[in-house]
Amino acid sequence: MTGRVNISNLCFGYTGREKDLVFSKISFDLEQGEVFCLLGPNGSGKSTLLKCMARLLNPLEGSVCLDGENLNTLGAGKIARKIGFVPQSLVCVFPFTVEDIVIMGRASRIGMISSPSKTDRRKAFESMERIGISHLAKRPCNRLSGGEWQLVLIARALTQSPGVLLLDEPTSHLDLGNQIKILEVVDSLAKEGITIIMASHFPDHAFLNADKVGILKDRTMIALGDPNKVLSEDVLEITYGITIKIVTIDEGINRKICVPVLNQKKTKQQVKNGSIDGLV
Ligand SMILES: Nc1ncnc2c1ncn2[C@@H]1O[C@H](COP(=O)(O)OP(=O)(O)OP(=O)(O)O)[C@@H](O)[C@H]1O
Repeated sequence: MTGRVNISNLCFGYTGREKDLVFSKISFDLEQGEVFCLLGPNGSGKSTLLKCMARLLNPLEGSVCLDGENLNTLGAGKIARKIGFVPQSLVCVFPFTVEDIVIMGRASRIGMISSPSKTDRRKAFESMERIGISHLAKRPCNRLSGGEWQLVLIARALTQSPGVLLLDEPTSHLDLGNQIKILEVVDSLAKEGITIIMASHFPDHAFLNADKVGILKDRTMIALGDPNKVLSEDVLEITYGITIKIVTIDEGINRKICVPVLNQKKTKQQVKNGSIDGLV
């Protein structure tokens, strides 16, 4: 398994009607171990695109290929062994323990009538350690905070040992320390060769650790490529409809950060005037 991803002309709508398409003609390629940051305003289709990539939704057109294999040709078990998916939210009404939930990440590798093996339990324990939640192992999952639950879902996906990991806003419920911890885990997983696709509301995340960024808006990928080349102040303004300054922090950090500016909205005409670098 190499974790190579090829998305070609992907098109999806919940009703199947042309006028209701969430997106169409989405194409991009990722090499093994690349981190792709998916940005876009609320409702632009980021979660929907991730669900199409995980085959939880069937694209109307186009293909998702992993390591050259079209997901259409693979069964659910094989897809689950290749792709880990951490959804934005998931409700669990039954009080499984955290340990049980994390071991469920091994489901595609455990036989229908078998119990988890020593390896399955060790993998689950290692994931909990890595995410820093082993102290929650015996806690019922319906008695967790939103952030703790998010960490459990990430640990569950790691236990799967996937080649590709899809993360839908993985830091949305986390305190600053845990946000950075998860971004560091993303970084180290990518270095181990896992390909990561991460939806986010923070363009800073693209500067922090993404090899590629894509901006989904108006049913299409309006920008795609190296964050340092693609993410300009104009592109961010078109994306979010507000003024955002990009500032470079030196002092040993040497990284760009995004600073929203209050009450400085440009008119649409001002934005339209002149061509904008970075837009597809
Ligand atoms: N199950 C569904 N049935 C019908 N429409 C849906 C469904 N889920 C989402 N949508 C619609 O599809 C569009 C894209 O939603 P999606 O959740 O993918 O956006 P998003 O970019 O992830 O949004 P956010 O940033 O707010 O999480 C929205 O218009 C949404 O209302």
